[in-house]
Amino acid sequence: MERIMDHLAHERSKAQFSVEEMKIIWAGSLHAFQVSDRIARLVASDPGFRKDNRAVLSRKELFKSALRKAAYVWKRINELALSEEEASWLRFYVDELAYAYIHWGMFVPAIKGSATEEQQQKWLPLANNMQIIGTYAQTELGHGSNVRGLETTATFDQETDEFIIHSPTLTSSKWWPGGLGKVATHAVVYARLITDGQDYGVHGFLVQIRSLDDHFPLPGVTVGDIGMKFGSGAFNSIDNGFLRFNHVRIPRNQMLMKVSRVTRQGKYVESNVPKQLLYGAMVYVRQIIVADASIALSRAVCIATRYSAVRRQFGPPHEDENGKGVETQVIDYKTQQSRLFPLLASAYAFRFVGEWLKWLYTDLIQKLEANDFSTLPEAHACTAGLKSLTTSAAADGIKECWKLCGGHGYLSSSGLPELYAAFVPACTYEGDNIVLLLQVSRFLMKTISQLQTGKKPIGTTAYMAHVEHLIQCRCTVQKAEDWLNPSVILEAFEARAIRLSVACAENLTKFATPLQGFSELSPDLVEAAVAHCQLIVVSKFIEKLQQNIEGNGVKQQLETLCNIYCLNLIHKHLGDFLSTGSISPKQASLASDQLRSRYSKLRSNVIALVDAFNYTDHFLGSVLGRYDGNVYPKLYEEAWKDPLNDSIVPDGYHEYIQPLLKQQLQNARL
Ligand SMILES: CCCCCCCCCC/C=C\CCCCCCC/C=C/C(=O)SCCNC(=O)CCNC(=O)[C@H](O)C(C)(C)COP(=O)(O)OP(=O)(O)OC[C@H]1O[C@@H](n2cnc3c(N)ncnc32)[C@H](O)[C@@H]1OP(=O)(O)O
Ligand SMILES: Cc1cc2nc3c(=O)[nH]c(=O)nc-3n(C[C@H](O)[C@H](O)[C@H](O)COP(=O)(O)OP(=O)(O)OC[C@H]3O[C@@H](n4cnc5c(N)ncnc54)[C@H](O)[C@@H]3O)c2cc1C
Repeated sequence: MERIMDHLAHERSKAQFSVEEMKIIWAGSLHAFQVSDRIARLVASDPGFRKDNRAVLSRKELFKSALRKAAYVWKRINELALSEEEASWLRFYVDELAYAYIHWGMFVPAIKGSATEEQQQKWLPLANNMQIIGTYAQTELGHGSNVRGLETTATFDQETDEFIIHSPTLTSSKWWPGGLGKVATHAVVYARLITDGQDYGVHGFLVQIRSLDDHFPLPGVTVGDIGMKFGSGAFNSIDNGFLRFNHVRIPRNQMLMKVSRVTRQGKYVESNVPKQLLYGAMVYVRQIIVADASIALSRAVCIATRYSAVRRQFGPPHEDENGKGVETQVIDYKTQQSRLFPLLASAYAFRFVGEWLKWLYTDLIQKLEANDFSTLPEAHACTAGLKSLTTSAAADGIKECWKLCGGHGYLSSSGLPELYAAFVPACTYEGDNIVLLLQVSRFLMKTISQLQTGKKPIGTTAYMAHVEHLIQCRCTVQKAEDWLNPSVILEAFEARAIRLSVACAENLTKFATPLQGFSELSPDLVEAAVAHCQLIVVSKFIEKLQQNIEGNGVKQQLETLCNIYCLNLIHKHLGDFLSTGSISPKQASLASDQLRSRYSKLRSNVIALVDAFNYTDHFLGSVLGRYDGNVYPKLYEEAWKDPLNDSIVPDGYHEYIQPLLKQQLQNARL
C-alpha cells in the first residue's frame, strides 16, 4: 500500500513546472480558481452531496435523491448567500443531473433572449426565486433537428385574446425536455404561430403545465416521463418528459415577443431583430457545452493518467526509488502514451477554445444589446461547430480512457462508465453533431461565395482572405524541429481547411441545384467543416501561448501540449493533409517523429498536468483516479460495499441454485 502511494508522490516530484500556477491558467484567472476551489471543497466535505451510491440506486431512488440534492443546493445557496457565480459552481460540483440544469441553463436564458423587457420583469423574478420551475420544450416525437418541422400549434383566438396551444398529432408530442416529466411547472414551448388563418412558423410561448398548488397537470395537459436512458445513473436522475396539449389556452402576452408579436387585433408584427434570435438559447448552451466537454474529457484523462502511473504490467524489472525490482508502469508504454497524451492535450485545447468562445458569446450579447447583429452568423457557426467537434472528441476520448484503464476501467467504481453515459448524449442534444457541422459548412460556402464579391471575411474566417496564397503554398518543413514553429503549423491547417472548402464550393457548381449539391456532397461538406473547426481550436491554442503566461515552466508545458494536439491531428487526418497537398509524405513522417519526441518530453509532467485540473476526489468519483493513488485497497473496499456482498449466500440460492445442484447431483447418482 505504501509503495503505491509513493508512486504518485514520486511522479509529482518529477514535474518541471509550477502546478499552482497551472491551476490558475486552467481556471482562467486567479479569481476563478479561488472561487471554484472553495466551492469544490465545500461540496466535497458535505455528506449531503455524497454520490458514491448512485450506481446501485433504482430509477425512483435515483430521481428522488436528485430532487433532494437540488433542494439542498438551493437551501445552501440561500443559507450561504452565494453569488450567482458561486451558485453556478456549487451546482456544477454537485455533479447530479436534475431539473435545475434546464431551469437555469435553458428556461431562464430563453426568457432572457426572447421575451420583451416587460415580460422579463414579470417572469424572471419568479424563475430566479424558484417560485416556478421551467423547462425548454422544443423537440417533438417526430422532429428534433428540423425545428421548422415542429407540429405543435399556437392559434390566436381574437375573441378571447388568447393562444390555443394544441398537439394535433402523436408526432407533435413534446419529447425529451429535461425536468418536464415530473417536475416542471412551466415550459417555454415552441409551436407554430397561426393567426388569421396564416401559419407564421415556429415561435416560443410560456405555458404553465402544472398547478402550483397540488402539482397536478392543468386541464388539457398530458405529461409524463419518457423512460429509462442509457447506462446506470447518468441521465436517469433527470425526468426527460413527454407533453401533449389538448387546446390549452394561454393569454396572448405569454407569447415571447422580442422577435415578433401578435397585436390585440391578431396582426403579426415583426421587429427589427433577426428571427434567428428565437434560437438564442441554443447558441448560449452550445457555448457552455464546449466548456463542459473540456471538463468531462479532463476528468476522464485525470483518472486514466493517474491509474496508468499506478498500474504496472510486464517489463524488464525496473528498480524503484527504494532499489526494489518492479514491473513497468503502463504509462511508460509508448502505445499508452500515444493514446493518452493527445487526450490530455485535447482537454487543454478545448479549455482554451471554450474560454475564447465564452468571450465571443459575451461580445455577441453586447453587440445585440446595441442592435448590432453583424456577428450573429459567425457566433452561430462557431458555437455549432465547436460544440460538435469538442463533444464528439470528448465522448470518444472518455471511452478511450476507460479502455486505457483495462478491466478495472469497466467497473462502475472507476467513474468512467457513468461519465461516458452522462456525456455521450451531448453529441445529440443541443443539436445533432452532424446537423450542426452542416450548418458550419453552409456558413463556409456562403463565405467563399462572398469572396468573389469582394466582401472581406472576418473573425475565424479571416484566413480565407488569403485564398490565393493558401491554395498554392507549400509547407516549408525540412526537419522534425520545423514542426515546432507555430506559423508552420497554422499555415498547414489553414491550407488544408481552405482547400477542402474550395473543393466543395467548386463541386457544388456541378449540380443542377444547390439543394441537390448540398445533399450529394454532405459527407465532404462535413469534413470541410471539421477541418475549419480544428483550425479554430489550433489557432486559439497558439494565440493563448502568445499571451503573457506566468509561472515557472508553465508556458513550456503548454507549448508541448499544443504541439501534441496539432501533430496528433495531422497524424489522424493524414489523408486530408496529403490529398490536398498541404504537406508531403516526407513532412508527414517528420511530423510523426516530432510527435513521438513530444511524448517523451511530456512524460515526467503528466501527473502534475492532471493535478492542475484541481479536481477533488469527490468530483472525480473514481477509485482509479484517486489523488493518493491508493487504488488496490480502495477497489477491494468498494467491492465489499456492493449490495450483492451484503449476504454470504445470495438471495435466490434456495430457489434457483440449490435445487439445480441437487438435481444434478441426483442425476449423476442415478
Ligand atoms: C473551469 C471551467 C469551468 C467551466 C464550467 C462549465 C460548466 C458546465 C456546466 C454543465 C453544462 C452543461 C450540461 C448540460 C446539461 C444537459 C442539458 C441538455 C439540454 C438539452 C436541450 C436540448 O437539446 S434543446 C433542443 C435543441 N435542439 C436543437 O439544437 C435543434 C437543432 N436544429 C437547429 O438548430 C435548426 O433547426 C437548424 C439550425 C439545424 C436548421 O434550422 P432552420 O430554421 O431550418 O435553418 P436554416 O434554414 O438552415 O437556417 C436559417 C438561417 O438561420 C441560421 N441559424 C440557424 N440556427 C441559428 C442560431 N441558433 N443562431 C443564429 N442563426 C442561426 C442559419 O445559419 C441560416 O442562416 P443563413 O444566413 O440563411 O444561411
Ligand atoms: C439527454 C437528452 C436531453 C435532451 N433534452 C432536451 C430538452 O431539454 N429540450 C428539448 O427540446 N430537447 C431535448 N433533447 C432533444 C435533442 O435536442 C434532440 O434529440 C436533438 O436535437 C436531435 O434531434 P433528433 O433526436 O430528432 O435526431 P434526428 O434529427 O432524428 O437524427 C437522427 C439521425 O439523422 C441524422 N440527420 C438528421 N437530419 C439530418 C440532415 N439534415 N442531414 C444529415 N443527417 C441528418 C442525424 O445526424 C442522426 O444521425 C434532448 C435529447 C437528449 C438525448
